Amino acid sequence: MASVQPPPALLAPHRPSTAAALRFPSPTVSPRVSPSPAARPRRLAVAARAMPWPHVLTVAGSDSGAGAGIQADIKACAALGAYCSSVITAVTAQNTVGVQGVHAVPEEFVGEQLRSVLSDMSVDVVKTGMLPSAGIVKVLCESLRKFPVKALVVDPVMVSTSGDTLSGPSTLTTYRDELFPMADIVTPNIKEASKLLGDVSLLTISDMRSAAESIFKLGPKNVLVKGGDMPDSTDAIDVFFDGKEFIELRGLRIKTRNTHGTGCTLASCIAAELAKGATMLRAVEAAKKFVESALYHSKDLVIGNGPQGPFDHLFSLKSPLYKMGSLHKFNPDDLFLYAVTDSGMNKKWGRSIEDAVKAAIEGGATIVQLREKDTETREFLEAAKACVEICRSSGVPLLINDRVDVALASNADGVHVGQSDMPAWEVRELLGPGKIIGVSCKTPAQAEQAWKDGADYIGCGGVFPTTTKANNPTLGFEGLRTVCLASKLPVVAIGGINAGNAGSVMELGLPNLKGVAVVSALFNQECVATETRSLRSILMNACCRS
Ligand SMILES: Cc1ncc(COP(=O)(O)OP(=O)(O)O)c(N)n1
Ligand SMILES: Cc1ncsc1CCOP(=O)(O)O
Ligand SMILES: [Mg+2]
Repeated sequence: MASVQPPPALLAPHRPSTAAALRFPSPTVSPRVSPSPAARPRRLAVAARAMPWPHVLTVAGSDSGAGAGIQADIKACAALGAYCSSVITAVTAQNTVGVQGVHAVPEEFVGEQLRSVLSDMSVDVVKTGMLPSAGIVKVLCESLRKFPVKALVVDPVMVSTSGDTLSGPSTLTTYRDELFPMADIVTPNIKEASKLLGDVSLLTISDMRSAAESIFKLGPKNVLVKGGDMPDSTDAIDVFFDGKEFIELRGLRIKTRNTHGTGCTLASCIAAELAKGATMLRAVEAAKKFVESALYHSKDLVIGNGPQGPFDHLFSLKSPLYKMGSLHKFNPDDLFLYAVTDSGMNKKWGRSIEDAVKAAIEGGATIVQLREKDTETREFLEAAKACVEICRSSGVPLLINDRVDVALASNADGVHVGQSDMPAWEVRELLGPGKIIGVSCKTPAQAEQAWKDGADYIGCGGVFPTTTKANNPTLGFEGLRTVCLASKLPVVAIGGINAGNAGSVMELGLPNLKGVAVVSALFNQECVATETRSLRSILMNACCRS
């Protein structure tokens, strides 16, 4: 398979509905009543411009319960803005209790479906699920040799989550010998990885690494061993291996019975992201985040009476807590220059919150927090909504201080809370996994709790004395060092930091310390953009030195 290159046309924000409209314009709009000439329906003016639609072909089995298989694949691709065609390899009778029956589709007819789609429809990525016989695996390999695609994602479905066998030993050999060498990524769970390697036992992360390495030797370009079934683990940890580096991808373990179809969905999301132009690691990260969010938003849904229910792939259509536009993985490097607003200071200098935020971004702030202690709720919300627009158009995350309600209503990227605010785990419950949560911590115990509660970063201070926050003990460099050394989360230093001392903070070179958060050094000044720019260059110089 060729390596996946982002097609330039797809690097722009992808709007599937617009793409669909351009490819399949409706010729005329039929009026219900005879309109006046001015209102007469016009032929839609459609630019004669080919608009590619990222295309995934899933080659998998049908799940009558629609939680997994072809049905999950189509929903996952649709949710991520990719078109999904489907070649059905088997029809299963299945529900939330288990698999009651399997009918494999004859090999020749699988071949015919493959020919129909691949010869005509410009498929970008092929994703495989249940391949019930060695013959079907061979037919697929032949078709892929004849009609090459940009990437092949192989989810080696062998046993359903309910424990039912979905493909036999001869299929296993053909997988290993013929399909894996063609794959860009193979995504076994622990049971499948164990089966592929002759029933070895996989009990630890180190076992998962060894398994990833052994599967890599069978020929795929990348391997993802999924640890969702790993006993006694609080996180959902997957191991990614690209032949050079092992990367542990950690996610929240969502407590829910609705996990049927997570494997199919993850692989389909990887395929959709690759079809949209993502690199492999980025595709895997985005896919993992999507599954985590979907499980979170579906955790209380009830369909069926069995032990494993389906989840809602299209949760973003109905959840007010989650909008796809704000789904991004938190990048700890964003903490580099954290601008925290103060309504009193901005009023004093005669500027609005919006103008203050624009100026901080212009000067190079990498993340913004609205800390509006004296602003009325209505005014705060309006400002927050405007700042969300400003920040999103610049790719700078926007957090709200203390007010989870304002963050939800404005669809901000997250919330920062302190030790006397709402506990971080409650904030996580309300915001879901896609949002950023910061917690103020002065001790290692508080830092440990913030990590357990599902926070993304901690703010540690006051490092120096400050008049911006009353009754706030000063920790000094030693206090900051103690917290940074203990923290499992990235840290941003705060309190009395300005152009005169910011360099000395970064030059400490403390582990986990990612940047500084400042209020008065930016906002209690005449020109916010200038102050931000000069603080940024001081930080950059200090980082080069340390
Ligand atoms: C980045 C960052 N760190 C610490 C704080 C302080 O939060 P908190 O302790 O809740 O105090 P208030 O800001 O609410 O007065 C922060 N806001 N940001
Ligand atoms: C909010 C906060 N939390 C700890 S110190 C502080 C105030 C920081 O303000 P300044 O940057 O003006 O010292
Ligand atoms: Mg607070």
